[in-house]
Amino acid sequence: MQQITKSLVQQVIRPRTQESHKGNFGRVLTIGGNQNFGGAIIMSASAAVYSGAGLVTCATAPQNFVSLHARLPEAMVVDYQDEKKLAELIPQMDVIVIGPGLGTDATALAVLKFVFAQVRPQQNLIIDGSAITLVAQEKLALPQAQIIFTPHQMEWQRLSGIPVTQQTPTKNQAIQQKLAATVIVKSHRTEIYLPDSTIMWQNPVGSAAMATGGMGDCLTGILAGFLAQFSADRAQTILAAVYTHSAISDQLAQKQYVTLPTQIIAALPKYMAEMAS
Ligand SMILES: NC(=O)C1=CN([C@@H]2O[C@H](COP(=O)(O)OP(=O)(O)OC[C@H]3O[C@@H](n4cnc5c(N)ncnc54)[C@H](OP(=O)(O)O)[C@@H]3O)[C@@H](O)[C@H]2O)[C@@H](O)CC1
Ligand SMILES: Nc1ncnc2c1ncn2[C@@H]1O[C@H](COP(=O)(O)OP(=O)(O)O)[C@@H](O)[C@H]1O
Ligand SMILES: [Mg+2]
Repeated sequence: MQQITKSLVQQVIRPRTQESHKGNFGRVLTIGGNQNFGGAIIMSASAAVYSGAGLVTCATAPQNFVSLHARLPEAMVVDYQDEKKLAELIPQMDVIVIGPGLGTDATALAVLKFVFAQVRPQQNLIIDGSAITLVAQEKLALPQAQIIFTPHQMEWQRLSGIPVTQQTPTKNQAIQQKLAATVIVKSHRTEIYLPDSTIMWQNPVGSAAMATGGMGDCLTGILAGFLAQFSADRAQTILAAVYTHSAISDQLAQKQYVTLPTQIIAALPKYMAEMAS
């Protein structure tokens, strides 16, 4: 298993050309956040904005509109049940995140199925949280897209059928290859399985200071922001996002017992400037 390195991150996060504008840094759509889990999609959208995505739109339950606007005025917002608007928006996107706080009820399933029907083959589709659980439960066929699954170990058990205690790299990779997608199995030492590569990667950074609700939601936004804007090799960009999430926590954990997702989000611009210099 190969370890992700800081120098790989430094190759991905490059200084911006001075003539650039927001259109050069990609469009992201984050979809999720039911009436109980609004925080999850707010953190995902925030991480996309703070990691530098050019334009971020959040499709969520209307109950979250006010809090989302108050916390993150940079993001645009749309009702995730408004199929007409979603059908207009989806084709414009470079990266779509679906799942943080989506829930697993009938509304969630309808939103997920609609997005699967609309997504285009060249688009990045990050499938997280409840959306992974729904794909597994409902045995949904995957759409043609550049899919990245971000399961924690129990979500991976649901999707792969491999019990948490038996999730070895060899078994994980066999299922990942059947899925023909990127799979990021999150744990204390997160593992990344990439399509078109037999090399398995491990994230060497991060700690138990990250063991707090919303931490995976935050990762989805960093992945989206990185994929939206960086021109490095796609696999390297994904690995750099995973490393960055945990490396920021490690910096904060020098002085903090726990590192909150919102604190990692706030620290993204400074960490990225350090990497780009
Ligand atoms: N602020 C918000 O709005 C937040 C909203 N959120 C949203 O909630 C939705 C549900 O997501 P979820 O992860 O909370 O629940 P679920 O899928 O049932 O998994 C938990 C089960 O798995 C088990 N488990 C085993 N290994 C594990 C591991 N390595 N890491 C983690 N769990 C592990 C674990 O075991 P136990 O804790 O019992 O030991 C438990 O039995 C999802 O959409 C998410 O985005 C959250 O992000 C929180 C903040
Ligand atoms: N002990 C730990 N050491 C390192 N990283 C951790 C640890 N606990 C959690 N994490 C990281 O925090 C994130 C948790 O993701 P997830 O369980 O999906 O959270 P949530 O759904 O609450 O947002 C993952 O990126 C995981 O690697
Ligand atoms: Mg999660």
